[in-house]
Order: sequence, then C-alpha cells, then structure tokens
Amino acid sequence: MHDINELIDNVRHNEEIARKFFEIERCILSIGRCDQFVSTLTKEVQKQFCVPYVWINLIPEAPLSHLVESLEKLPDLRDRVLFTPRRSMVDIIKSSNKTILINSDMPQCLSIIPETYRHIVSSVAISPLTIDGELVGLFCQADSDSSRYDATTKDTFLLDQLAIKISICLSNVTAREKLEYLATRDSLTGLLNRRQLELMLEREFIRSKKQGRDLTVVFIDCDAFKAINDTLGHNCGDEVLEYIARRLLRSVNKQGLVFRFAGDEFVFVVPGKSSDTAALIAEKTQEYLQANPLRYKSNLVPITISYGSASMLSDKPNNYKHLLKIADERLYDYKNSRRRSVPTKVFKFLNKLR
Ligand SMILES: Nc1nc2c(ncn2[C@@H]2O[C@H](COP(=O)(O)OP(=O)(O)OP(=O)(O)O)[C@@H](O)[C@H]2O)c(=O)[nH]1
Repeated sequence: MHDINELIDNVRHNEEIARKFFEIERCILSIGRCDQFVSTLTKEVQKQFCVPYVWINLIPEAPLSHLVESLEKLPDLRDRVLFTPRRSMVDIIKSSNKTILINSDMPQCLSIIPETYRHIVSSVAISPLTIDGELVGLFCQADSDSSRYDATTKDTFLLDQLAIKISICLSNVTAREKLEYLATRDSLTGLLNRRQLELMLEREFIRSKKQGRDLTVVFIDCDAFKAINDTLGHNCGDEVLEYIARRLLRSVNKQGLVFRFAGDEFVFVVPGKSSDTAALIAEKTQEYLQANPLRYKSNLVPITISYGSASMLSDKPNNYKHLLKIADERLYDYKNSRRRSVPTKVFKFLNKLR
C-alpha cells in the first residue's frame, strides 16, 4: 500500500518533470536554425535538470550532411555538437532505439564524448535520435557522478520521451534549413543564387554609401563554354561549371561571397575592397584555371575565363543594378579584346576531338 503522501509526492514530481519538458519543448519548437537549436536545447536541459554535460552527436550523412560545414565552425557549439560516424554510434547502442545508461567501462564510449569531457565523465545517458525511423544522432547527458546514470537503478522512460520530442524538433529544424538552402542555392554548384546576389548587393550598396567605403563586384564568364558543351557533352559542361565554382570559392575565401549568376556566368562581391584587389583575385583564379585544366574522362579540358569589375568609389554607380551593369560591360569589353586569341586555344583542343 502506498502512503497517500508518497502518492501526492509522486504526482508532484511527475508534474514538475512535465513542466520542465514543456519548458524545453517551448524553447526549441519554433527555432528555425540548427545551430540555435543545438545551443538552446543543450543549455535548457542543463538548466532544467541540472545536468553538467549535455551534447548531441550527429551523423555527417544525409539528411544532416548540409549541417557539417555550418555547425563545425561555431566556437559556441564546440562541446555541444559532435559529428560522429554512424559505425561508432552503433558500436555503442547496438540496435537499441531506447536510451542506454552507462557508468562502467567508460572507454567503450570515448568516441562519442567531446574531448574536453572525456576524463571527467563517469556516467552517461545516451538516447538515439531518429528522423523517419532512421538513426541520425545521439542525445547525450553526462555527469562526473557515476551513480547518476546507472542502468541497474534508473528507469529510462522519461529520457526516451525527451528523445522523441528532440527527434521531432530536429526533423522540423533540418527540414526548414534544407528548404532555405534549396531556395538560396544554385543546385549544380551549391553557390548562392542570383536572387541572393541581388538581395546582398542591395543591402551592401546602402551600407557602403552610408559609410563611404568601397564595394566591388566582379563578373566572370567561361570562354567558349558552348563549344565545350557541344563537343564533350553537357555533363562535361556541368563539371566545368562546378570546377570554376570551387576555384572561385577558394580564391575569394573570406573576403566576400561568390554567386552563380546564370549559365556560365558567375559574380563575386567583395565588400570594403577596391577594384584592384578584386582584379587580383580574378587574375589568380584565371591563372590557376589556365595552369590546371579539368580532367574529364581521358581529356584535360583547358578552361579560360574572362572578367570585368566595377566598384562604388571609382565608378560611382546610381544603384546596385548599375554597379552590376558596369562590371558586365567591362567583362564583355575584355572578352572581345581577347576573343581571337584565348578561346582559340580551347577551340584548337576541341577541334582535335571532333
Ligand atoms: N552544361 C551546362 N550548360 C549550361 C548550363 N546553363 C547554361 N548552359 C549552356 O551554356 C551555354 C552558354 O553559351 P554562351 O553564352 O554562348 O557562352 P560561350 O560559348 O562561353 O560564349 P562566350 O561567352 O562568348 O565565350 C549555352 O549553350 C547554354 O545552353 C548548365 O547548367 N550546364
């Protein structure tokens, strides 16, 4: 027979946990970005349940592969999110879809524990996270007290409930991010699309004007691209575009942003930089591409590009569209000045294949 006070205590305890769950859910439900989701969730669980160490392991594969780049860079998330191979997770949880508690033989789970906690953690609760029934990660709570997560004394029902809620929210947040990614990117190269270029330029134009600082845009176009497509096929053309995109991303690096404008045209924008600096980036890209033809099947396809730039301080455009137009006109002047010489190299190569 339960004592009535004991029953009341149990009800109170359950209500308290339900309230904490509700609070966690309320905090994470409307979050649209994965970095905020991980940060808020881990901090909120720490706060509500006084857990010293909380983190998430994610499998760096679809449907989460697009998160690796953005989440790994954030210093705030360094010990809160870990990209861990599926194999390491399965080694620990086996085929269980329920929370497991471990407080002995800790070295068996070192691969899923953030490095900073490895020597401190003495017990850990590991809850599998799933999207559409597939394992995508683990939600981990740990303590230096080895009795905190003890499989012989503790029930995992509530931890399983929490993991279900987290899985649902994770599924929502990644779907939202994926939609945003698809809406802002060019599907072939992964570069930001033309709409994003216009939004960014509109914003940066106003900012540069206010602050009196420079803003440079550079138009890039692949020479004789149609001939490459026509001779080696559309797939080869696609690879050429991807190759140029990768190179541009490397050359521009953190100085600005790279966009696919249309077809074989790219644009990069370097806020705060003059035309001279931007021209150097374009020249280096051009030199690299000339020196490193693309290997396509058994061919080494020569790639050359033309470019034209325009900047706020030297060209004094009326608006961002005008800035783009000046750069585009310079690109075509440049292309025309070399039309007889440079693409000939490409044509000669292609003619040999015909
Ligand atoms: N493979 C591939 N081709 C594309 C894509 N988008 C556009 N194109 C093709 O790109 C070609 C662009 O042709 P042009 O603008 O004449 O370019 P070009 O041959 O480099 O000529 P110039 O700019 O004068 O050197 C067209 O044939 C389009 O069909 C794409 O995503 N993939």
